[in-house]
Amino acid sequence: MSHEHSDATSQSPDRDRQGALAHATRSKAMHLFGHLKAYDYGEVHFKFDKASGLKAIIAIHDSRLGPALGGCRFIDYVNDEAALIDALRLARGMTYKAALAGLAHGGGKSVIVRPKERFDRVALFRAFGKFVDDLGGHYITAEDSGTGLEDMEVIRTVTKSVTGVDVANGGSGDPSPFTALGVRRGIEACVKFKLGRDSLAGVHVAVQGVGHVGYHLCKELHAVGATISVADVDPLKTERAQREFGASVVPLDSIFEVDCDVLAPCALGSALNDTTIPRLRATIVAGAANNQLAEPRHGDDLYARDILYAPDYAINAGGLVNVAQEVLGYDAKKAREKTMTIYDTIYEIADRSRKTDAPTYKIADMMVEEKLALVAEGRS
Ligand SMILES: NC(=O)c1ccc[n+]([C@@H]2O[C@H](COP(=O)([O-])OP(=O)(O)OC[C@H]3O[C@@H](n4cnc5c(N)ncnc54)[C@H](O)[C@@H]3O)[C@@H](O)[C@H]2O)c1
Repeated sequence: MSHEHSDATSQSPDRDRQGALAHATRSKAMHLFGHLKAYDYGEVHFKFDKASGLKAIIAIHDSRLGPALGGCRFIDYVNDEAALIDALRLARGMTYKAALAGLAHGGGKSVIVRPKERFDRVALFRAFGKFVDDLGGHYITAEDSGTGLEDMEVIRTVTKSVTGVDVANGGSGDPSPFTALGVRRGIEACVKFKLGRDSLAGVHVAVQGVGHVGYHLCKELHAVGATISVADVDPLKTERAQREFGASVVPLDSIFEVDCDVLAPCALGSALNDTTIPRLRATIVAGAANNQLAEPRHGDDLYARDILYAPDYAINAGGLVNVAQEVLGYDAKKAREKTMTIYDTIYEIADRSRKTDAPTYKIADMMVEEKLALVAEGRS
């Protein structure tokens, strides 16, 4: 009896511990799959490599159109959950961007949690490359925040499933000129649709942010005779745009109030929000920045004000088109031709928006969902 009792008492706390652990594990698992459900997944792969300290996540949102393509982020995350959510969110965006650009790719994204302790960058990226390779071509990686050409070159030593490698090794180089070309084509489509004009000559475009893409966009616009205003936190960049393209420089916050035809946000996300939208004088918003709408409802606000908004992931896909060409065997001419078709995509979005009386950001999503549904039915 005493033995039974002792058994019972020794088991009881153990059972409690296991129960608590099971509960915690269960609730974690619920949480994990809750995130996957919220983002419509898909599959997620995790890797911990003890030797290099690699902690990486590869999120594959959708691969119905082809292997998932998307960059690898290498940044600090407050915790693992934040890293997972970032990967899920970004990979989902890649599905939409690739599908709308007509690419035979699904959406993927990877994140490497930046180690807190000292680490060997080459060993870390080699381990990551092996992780990518283990997926057998199901996911193709590329540069993103915190990663660069050298990292892609390391990854290339262990897998073929990588893009953004050195031009000397068949890489596609800087994506920014292609992104800018696509934005220029998108602006042309908007100007044709909204203003009935076939050319950008004399059309006034206010460019917020003249970094990599903004600079090349100004170059494109200048070449076709547009009038340009620019704002950037870096005066050297605005001075360069002024010098090379005759751009007028305006104070940072005034860019939203420029009396122009087109506002082209090419800086950070959330440029279109409750504060900026009421101040807009442009009738078109078409730029390169990702996540331009602070919230989806801001797309409704623009629509209600009769401002034609070119959905960000539709107009800024030129860089992705260029990288996707690298997967096939890099050919700049083909990448350029494909990027030029962004005109048709943006025009179709504007047209359907008018015909169905729905904001453009919803039309773009709808067009992607239609494409994916066709593949699901085996009709594409
Ligand atoms: N590089 C690409 O090919 C590519 C592709 C798709 C989307 N995008 C998106 O386009 C945007 C620009 O990309 P990038 O590669 O040119 O980045 P970048 O960092 O080279 O340029 C951004 C520029 O914006 C400026 N800036 C920052 N805050 C500003 C503010 N408040 N007002 C005015 N200017 C400000 C910066 O000084 C910088 O010059 C980003 O949102 C990026 O995610 C880029």
